Amino acid sequence: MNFTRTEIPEVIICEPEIHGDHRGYFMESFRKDRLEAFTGLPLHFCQDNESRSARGVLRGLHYQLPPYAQTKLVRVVEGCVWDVSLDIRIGSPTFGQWVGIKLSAENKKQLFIPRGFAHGFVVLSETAVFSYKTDAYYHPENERGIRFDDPELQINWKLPETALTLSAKDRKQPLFREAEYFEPKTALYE
Ligand SMILES: Cc1cn([C@H]2C[C@H](O)[C@@H](COP(=O)(O)OP(=O)(O)O[C@H]3O[C@H](C)C(=O)[C@H](O)[C@H]3O)O2)c(=O)[nH]c1=O
Repeated sequence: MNFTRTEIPEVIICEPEIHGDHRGYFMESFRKDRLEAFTGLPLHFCQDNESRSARGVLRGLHYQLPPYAQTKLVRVVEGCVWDVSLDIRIGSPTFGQWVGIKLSAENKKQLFIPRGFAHGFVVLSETAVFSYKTDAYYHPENERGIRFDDPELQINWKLPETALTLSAKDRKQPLFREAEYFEPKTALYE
């Protein structure tokens, strides 16, 4: 597994080693020990999620507030998405900054997104199956969101607005300035 820090250093690209042969390929898609060694964080993923979406579907930006803040390890097992993480940790040198990356079944790249980030993706292929781990269970009462098209954030979603499909909930998320952020230390790992 190869790890590469993005422009927001706590958001990390994870690239598994692919073992190809005449039958196809094998890869270790997750290794707790190696991810903990690289991040220096104790990881306790407890929930796996999967969603399937058509081209233009945009899910996000979402996060859960402490004590149910979620670390996410995300990947695409079918198709291709543009994945965006937004830093909402008060005091972070990259507070309010976002990082985007193309994740696909072809490039097999995964993204490690720690607590303190809002997350979303848009589907670029005909369909995409998005699969990810979280280290806190779903608590809808602690779920929050930020508007995908907040002009202050200038997030590039790669597709024209007219091509996007969102849930009613995501169409009316609060603007970045109205959102609830992560206080220092609340995104820490015990
Ligand atoms: C997140 C979640 C949802 N649900 C139920 C609630 C709804 O009945 C249905 C769809 O939920 P939602 O519209 O919130 O799903 P997404 O828009 O894909 O939400 C995800 O979108 C972005 C990409 C994220 O990073 C989050 O993990 C997550 O918020 O699944 C559950 O039962 N468990 C869950 O953990």
